[in-house]
Amino acid sequence: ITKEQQALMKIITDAYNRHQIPQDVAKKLLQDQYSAEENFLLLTEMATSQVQVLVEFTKNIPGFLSLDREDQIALLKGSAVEAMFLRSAQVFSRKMPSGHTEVLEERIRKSGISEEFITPMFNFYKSIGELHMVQEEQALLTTVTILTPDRPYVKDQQAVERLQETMLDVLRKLCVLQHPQEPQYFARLLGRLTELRTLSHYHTEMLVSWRMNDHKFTPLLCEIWDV
Ligand SMILES: Nc1ccc(C(=O)O[C@H]2C[C@H]3CC[C@@H]2C3)cc1
Repeated sequence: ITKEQQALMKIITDAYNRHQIPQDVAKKLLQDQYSAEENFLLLTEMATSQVQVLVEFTKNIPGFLSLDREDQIALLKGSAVEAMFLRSAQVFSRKMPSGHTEVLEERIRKSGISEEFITPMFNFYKSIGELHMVQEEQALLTTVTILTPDRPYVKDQQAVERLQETMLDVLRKLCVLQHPQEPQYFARLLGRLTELRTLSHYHTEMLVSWRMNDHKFTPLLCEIWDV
């Protein structure tokens, strides 16, 4: 890993750690009661704050703000679900004080999300947890997801591809350093991104079914997911 790659990794990891979910949202998970409506409202608040955190984090990705403005929006809208699931998987599998995880799992299960979506979601959380990613890998994997060139409406895909390749190069080297006994670790990480794309299809159905039952979203969620 070169000096500039180390600098790049530090910027991204610091930004990733700086923009965390506000503690008050995490605290509420334990307090409020357990009705399906209450759980849904909590998830709405959680998803909204995760999108806010995503936007702030993305602005700190070196080179992102020099992309075409409309492409920046297209990348954010195109990656929001995947970035959110990556972050909630990481929060879920590690950051949560013990006991919180069970409460959060219970609330998610009792919030009007259909069972067919719950299973793949928790399988994904488990598969991320099993990777035992270090925080630099988490931050870089999220960055690679955001910088996916073939999102809808991206005009200058080359520019995004160049940025993504830079990040992939750092991530690949980091994986070799962090997991010397597992040469295929980098490939496993990228395999998770494929699993993420499947989840985001389920997520769209989840949003539609919530909307059909007249559940309220926040303006930010409506805007980022065109609902
Ligand atoms: N009004 C909404 C409430 C929650 C979501 C959402 O994506 O929730 C995410 C947070 C975690 C639980 C379900 C997913 C992962 C979207 C719209």
